[in-house]
Amino acid sequence: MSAPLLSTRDLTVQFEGLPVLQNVSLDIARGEIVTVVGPNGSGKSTLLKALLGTVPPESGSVQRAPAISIGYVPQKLALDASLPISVARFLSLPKRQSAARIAAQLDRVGVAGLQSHPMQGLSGGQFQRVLLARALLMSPDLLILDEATQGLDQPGVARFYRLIEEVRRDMGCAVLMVSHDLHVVMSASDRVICLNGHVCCQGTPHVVRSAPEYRALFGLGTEGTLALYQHEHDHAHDAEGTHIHGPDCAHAKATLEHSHD
Ligand SMILES: Nc1ncnc2c1ncn2[C@@H]1O[C@H](COP(=O)(O)OP(=O)(O)OP(=O)(O)O)[C@@H](O)[C@H]1O
Repeated sequence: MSAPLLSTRDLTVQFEGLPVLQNVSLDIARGEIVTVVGPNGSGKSTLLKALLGTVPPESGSVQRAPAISIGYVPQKLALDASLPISVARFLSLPKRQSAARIAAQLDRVGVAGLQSHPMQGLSGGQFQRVLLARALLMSPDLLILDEATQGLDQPGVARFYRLIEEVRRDMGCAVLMVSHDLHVVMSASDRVICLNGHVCCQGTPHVVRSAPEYRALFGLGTEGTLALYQHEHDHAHDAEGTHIHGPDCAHAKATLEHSHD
């Protein structure tokens, strides 16, 4: 097997003396799609920042493949409303890009022809696709997406997931995406990692094909892009969310599982 693109070993990150990530070990292989799920405040964005090298670990390590190119789509990006900037200019920062490359990536992400549009005038969905185009201009080995489907309705999520699948197929990049939706994930995920300060559990998503109750839950038109992730914890958490090893996993499962009725 080839060396992973990116790995962490016993990664621990603290803010003001409080641990946010504890002993997180994971590997991302070339071409793999990994979804990290976790409740709000569970350390998902912090994990991504540690992987990108913008947050230093307290202990443990992050290893990146030599010369790895990472494309990052942030959760939020605040642009100064008083300084209008066109889509083409935005995509040429910080590195100048040719008009042909910009046109090709805008076309790929489904917003062809927006070059001269002001960034401040884009809809939420268009803005997010332009952020994706910017990440793809890096020709990434690894595409990192932080809550990229936030604010989209379910058909919008399904369309976005289909786009990510196409990007992976065409560019061959690995994809790491984080989501605070604990249960509904991209069905093309090779692996789902559940994070709550530490790695709670990991596994493959359960692709739901025919059960009518799941179809009702996912709605029509998602074309199999969404799947459920079944949590299989081997430990519980106390009221503060602290990790307790032991046989009593029922509580953790109960708090993480939805009922589908
Ligand atoms: N720069 C910082 N300084 C101090 N505390 C921070 C900092 N960044 C994050 N935290 C804290 O670390 C914890 C984890 O935050 P993080 O943003 O990584 O969680 P998350 O899982 O991405 O949450 P969400 O789903 O709400 O985006 C939170 O309690 C947050 O307040």
